[in-house]
Order: sequence, then structure tokens, then C-alpha cells
Amino acid sequence: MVTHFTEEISPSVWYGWGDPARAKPLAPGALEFLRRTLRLASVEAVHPPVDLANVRVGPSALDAMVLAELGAITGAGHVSTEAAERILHAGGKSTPDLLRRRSGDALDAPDAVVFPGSSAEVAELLALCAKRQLAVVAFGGGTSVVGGVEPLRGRFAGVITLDLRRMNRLLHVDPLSRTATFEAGIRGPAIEAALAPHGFTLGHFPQSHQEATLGGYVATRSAGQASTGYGRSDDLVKSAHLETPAGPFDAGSLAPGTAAGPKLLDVVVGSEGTLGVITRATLKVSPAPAAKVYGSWSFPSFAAGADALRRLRHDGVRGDMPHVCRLSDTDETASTFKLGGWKTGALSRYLSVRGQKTPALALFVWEGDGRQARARRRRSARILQRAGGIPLGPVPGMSWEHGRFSGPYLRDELLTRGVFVETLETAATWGRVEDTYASVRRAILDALEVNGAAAYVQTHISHVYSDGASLYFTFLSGLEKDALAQNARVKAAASNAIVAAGATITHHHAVGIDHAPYLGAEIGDLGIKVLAGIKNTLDPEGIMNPGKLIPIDTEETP
Ligand SMILES: Cc1cc2nc3c(=O)[nH]c(=O)nc-3n(C[C@H](O)[C@H](O)[C@H](O)COP(=O)(O)OP(=O)(O)OC[C@H]3O[C@@H](n4cnc5c(N)ncnc54)[C@H](O)[C@@H]3O)c2cc1C
Repeated sequence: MVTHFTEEISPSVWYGWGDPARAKPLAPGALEFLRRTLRLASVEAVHPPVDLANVRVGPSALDAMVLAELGAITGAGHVSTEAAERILHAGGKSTPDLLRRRSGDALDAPDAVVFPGSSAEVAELLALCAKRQLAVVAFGGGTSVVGGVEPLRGRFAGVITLDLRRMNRLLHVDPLSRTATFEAGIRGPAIEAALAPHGFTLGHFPQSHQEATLGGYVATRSAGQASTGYGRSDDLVKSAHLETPAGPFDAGSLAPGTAAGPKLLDVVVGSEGTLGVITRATLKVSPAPAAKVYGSWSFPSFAAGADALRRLRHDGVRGDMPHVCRLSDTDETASTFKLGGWKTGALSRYLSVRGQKTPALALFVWEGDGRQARARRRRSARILQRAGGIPLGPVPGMSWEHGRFSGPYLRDELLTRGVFVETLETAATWGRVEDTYASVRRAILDALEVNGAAAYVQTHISHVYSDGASLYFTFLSGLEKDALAQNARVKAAASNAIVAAGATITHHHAVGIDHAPYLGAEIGDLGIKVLAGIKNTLDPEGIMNPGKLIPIDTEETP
């Protein structure tokens, strides 16, 4: 049996990702590639984060009485107003979040961080916060990249962050029905470690897996790297228990199918902490695979590769689809080879002779019984080759898997070296994938290439559906003096291009603050009112995560 290698790491450092001691520095060749491509005078590491002692954080707005009331619920040791703890909870992990904290600005930190130990404590805390008019931010791993855990006070007397890390148990496994119930604060590696003795996997591996939590997955509708095979978090979840200011809400059903009215579970899934706190959830699990089989193919262009993925999904037997299915555009393929230090001379010559001068690389992983997985790869290979793919063997896929959780460390090094880097994502129907790709890519480049600056945009597809695919853009440029304005400019340009293309404003990062202004274009004014009405029922005082998901001016409209 293959146990998914998912190593437990300590919660992230305050200015960046994970445990910096685990970061592998960029090789000199990769740095020179970046310097040349971005036309930078230097990529010396001269922009480090300020010292923690120099981070600005205001005094807590909570008085001794409120702190004592919080402590009476959780135990005083589980309520913190320490600056270091508040700074750690001052936001998520988007590039603007990190830029702010790295520059020493944590003035928006919560007034206190509270660590509840049970659903009952969460319920009591919400009742107290409603009474004392305190805003509440539910905090899982804090890996939001859309401002989802920003501790906005709104019109409230203060804001507390509820960090769910103490609620981290596997509660129940039903091996016959293949479901498991977890507390919400359990992180990715702990989920896999708890399921392994039962012979199961959740199969949910977002790149943030080592830090993100089950509650965060459900609250954001996350998609993992193997979601083409196992399904997204919103496919996996069967039921969830939500503590709301209006009382407990059990949404969903363990029944295999039901026609008992609208699916209220969908009110909770993707609610981003705006309705209440998910304290436990039951999700589908799968047998841990006996084997993994890897494959990679090269295509003459991104469009040709995308069409090959579509054909794989449409023409192949459904069960033959790989669990992991990733296609890089030609820019991402080139930078993967350069930054990864690959020696690609012979490969480039071979592909060039076969008509692929600027190849687009696709990686696949099939999981399951070894013999069957190999047969699925064989059948898929025929489709991929008919679609113009050249087989490149298992090594690129294995190498991607080996390094797949170390990518986030790279951003910290790049920011330190004066390189702006950020990502955004969308999804489009097959008929619109190519146009969406082209227009969003163009919008990002135009927004970054100002005043003679150079930029690099690379894109991949990592989730393949019957009717379309995701598009994930990573972009780099020199860090401008006002890097927050630089980020806002490119984010607005890309978001407008996504809306104009008729694609979704977010395929898996969720809405948070950053996408809230664009949600109306996707779900309509009435859709926003429906959301506001649900919020008004479950959170009549509006204390739950103000300013997220629902655009702020409509939030109070019943
Ligand atoms: C480097 C990096 C890589 C990423 N890769 C992926 C990826 O591959 N796929 C993907 O889908 N996303 C990815 N993300 C985004 C992020 O990891 C996901 O949104 C993840 O699901 C968030 O989980 P979390 O526990 O960190 O939630 P948090 O960041 O703590 O919270 C996210 C939102 O959910 C709410 N929330 C959290 N827990 C609860 C709860 N128990 N009850 C109610 N609301 C709650 C918060 O209030 C907030 O609105 C990535 C982020 C980073 C930084």
C-alpha cells in the first residue's frame, strides 16, 4: 500500500511559509535566469522581513473583564493577547498579506486569539461575542490567499480570532460506507496519518496541505492536486456541524442520496466563516492506493495539450482518468526546467526534431491497484499520443510529486530578493479555455509591464472536468516601491479579464475580501441578497467574519 507522503510541519512562520529551515535556496543558474528574464539589476537578498520585535501591532481593544469572560469559557491559558500570537493571526498567506507583515505592519491584528477545545466552547464564545459586539474570525491553517482571515473589525468593538488547532481529532471511521468524521482543526498531514491505520486516504492534497485544515477545506471549497481523481473538497463532504450565533446547525445527510429539499449543506460549504464555525465534518474517504503509476507527455502547444486533456476526459473510459492531471503552458514548462536545474539539452534537441520547439509538459499520476493503474496508463497513452503527445516517461511526474509541497517556500526567497510573485486562478468551459487563458495572461502582462518593467507569466491546468478545466496563473516581476499598489493593479486587471471572459472569479481559492467585489457579476444581485438573507438568519448581529464573501455594503441587507 502506498502511504501518501505528507509530512507534519510546524505552523507557518509569521512572515511567510512553514518552517524556513526546510527551504531549499534557489540555485545560482535559476537566479540568473530570473534576473535576466525580469531585466533586474540584481537579485541580491536585500529585502528581508523586519525583525519580529519591530512589527507594529496596536494595543488590544479588549478590557480585562472581556478577557476574563473568554478565559472562563476556554481556560485562561487558551486566550492570548501576546503580540507574537496576534501578529501570526493578522492575516493569511497572500502576497499582499506577506508584504504587509514583512514590512512590519500588523496594525490590523486581532485583539485576541482564542483556542477553543470543543463545539460547546465555540457555541459559548459566539454567544459572548454577539453580546459584547465583537467580530469573530474562524482560523484554520491561516493559508487563505484571498484575505479570508483578515481580522476586520467593521463596526464592532473589537475582533477575536478563533484558532481551531486544538480541535484536531479523527472522531469516527465508517469503513463500510467509506466515510470519516473529523474535528475541523485537523491539518492535512494529521488527516492522512489518522486514516492510514484504517487503510484509507482523504485524497485531498492542496499545495497548502501541510498547513491547511479540514474546516478550511470545507469553508473554502478547496481543490487538491489529485482532485481530478478523488474530487474537490465540496465533492467529498457529506455533512458538517456548524456553530452559529443563532444556534447549532447540522447540514447535510449521511444518506447516500436524498431528495429532502434543497441541499442545505451547500450553504455551509464555501461559507468562509461568514455564517458560523464548522466544528466537525464527515467526508468520503478512499482506500489508500496500492500503487502509483506516473507518466508525462509533451505537446507542441498549451492549446494542443488542453485539447488532449479534454479528449482524455471525453474519449477515455471515465475510470481511466489520472488522479493527478497537470498541463503547463510553454512558459511554465521552460521555467520548471530552468528553476529545477534540469539538464534539458538532449531533450530539447529531441523534441525540436519532432516539431516541439517550445513544448508544453503534461504530468499524470494514476493511483490504485498496480496492474490496473498500469493498464489505465496504457489506455490513456493511446489517447494522448493520438492527440499529438510525445511520451517522456515517469521521471518528470515523480520529480514534481517529490517537490510539490516545497514550492511555497520559494515565494519567501523571491520577495527577499526583490521579486514580486503572486498567483491567481479561474476555470472555464472547454470552448472558452483558450480565450480565457490568452486574455487573462495578456491583462496580467499589461498590468506588470509598465515603465519598462519586464514580467513573466506562466500558467497550468491542474483540474480537468467533463465540461472544462481550471487555469492557474503565476506571475513574476521586479518588486515596485509600492508593491501593494502593484499587486492591486494586476489583481484588478486579471479579475476584470476573468469576468469579461465569462469564467469564474475563483476555481478554488475562494472569495474572501479580494474577490467579493466580483461575486455579483457571477451570481447576480439577487444571488448576493440570498446570501445576505442566509447570513441574517444564522448571524443576525453580523459578527461572523465581516467583509468576506458578501460585498460589505450588502451584508446587512436582510
Ligand atoms: C502556498 C499555498 C498553496 C495553496 N494551494 C491551494 C490548492 O492547491 N488548492 C486550494 O484549494 N487552495 C489552496 N490554497 C488556499 C488555501 O490553502 C485553501 O483555501 C485552504 O482550504 C484554506 O484552509 P485553512 O485551514 O488554511 O483555512 P484558513 O486560511 O484559516 O481560512 C480560510 C477561510 O475559511 C474560514 N474557515 C477556516 N476554518 C473554518 C471553520 N472551521 N469554520 C468556518 N470557517 C472556517 C476562514 O474564516 C476563512 O474565511 C493555497 C494557499 C497557499 C498559501
